[in-house]
Amino acid sequence: MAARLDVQDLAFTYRDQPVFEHVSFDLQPGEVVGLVGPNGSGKSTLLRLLLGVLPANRGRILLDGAPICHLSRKAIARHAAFVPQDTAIDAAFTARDIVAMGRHPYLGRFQSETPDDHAAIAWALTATSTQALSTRLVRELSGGERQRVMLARALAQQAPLLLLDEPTANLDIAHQLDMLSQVHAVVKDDRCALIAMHDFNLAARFCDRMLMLANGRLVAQGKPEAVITEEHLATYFHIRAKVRWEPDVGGLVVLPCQPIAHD
Ligand SMILES: Nc1ncnc2c1ncn2[C@@H]1O[C@H](COP(=O)(O)OP(=O)(O)OP(=O)(O)O)[C@@H](O)[C@H]1O
Repeated sequence: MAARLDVQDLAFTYRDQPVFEHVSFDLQPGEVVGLVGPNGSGKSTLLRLLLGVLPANRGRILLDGAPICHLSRKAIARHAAFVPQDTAIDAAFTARDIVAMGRHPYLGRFQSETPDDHAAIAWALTATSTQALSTRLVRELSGGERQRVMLARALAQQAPLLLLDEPTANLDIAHQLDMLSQVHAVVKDDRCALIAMHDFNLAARFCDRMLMLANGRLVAQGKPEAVITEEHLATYFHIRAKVRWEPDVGGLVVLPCQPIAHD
């Protein structure tokens, strides 16, 4: 299974509220792609469409060449793993229980974990430095600890496509860098990741390409320096900002200056 995603002319409407239309892009093996856009522009909605949780009104989503609408939930889960924005869990699951859920797409209903499953879970706990949390109840973890456990669950799923919805939102700066470095490291040559995020500096530093959703359209896509521009930030985010290329830190530095008053 390769990490190929093709999105063609996608449109989605919640009841009578259009979210976006004419959204087309692809993801190739080895790519980390950032998805940015103002609040409510449809980033989470797009990720849910890519997971087959919501049905598109128009357009096609191809996972490794197969239309998503022809795939079962389990087949989609073997292609795509998700790290949600909201990680609150009420039930009495340990962190290891949650990570083990990443193996469900590979297990029959009453089948117990195989040595391969144990190995995948152990690897995911190590890759996310969450071994020390494994016996703790997830509902007693901090938001940032829970987010790392959710990344571990997604990694245990060993899907070629990783979809992450603001995975660094609850993390301190060291863990933000850590999480995005881990995503980069696991993507390597044979997987790809799409990450919805609000931090332009982090996005530009860790993403090979970026997509910008705004006003119901994909208004820009390409290298970070082509997407995160002063003009796009003014037009679509309504802020005046200074955007600088800083070779020393290997990325763009975005300094928001002031909001632009709405008419
Ligand atoms: N279940 C729902 N029913 C109706 N409308 C919804 C539903 N979920 C989201 N919306 C609306 O769809 C639009 C897109 O929401 P979405 O959560 O995808 O945006 P987002 O870009 O992820 O936002 P944020 O940056 O705030 O997380 C918003 O206007 C939102 O109010």
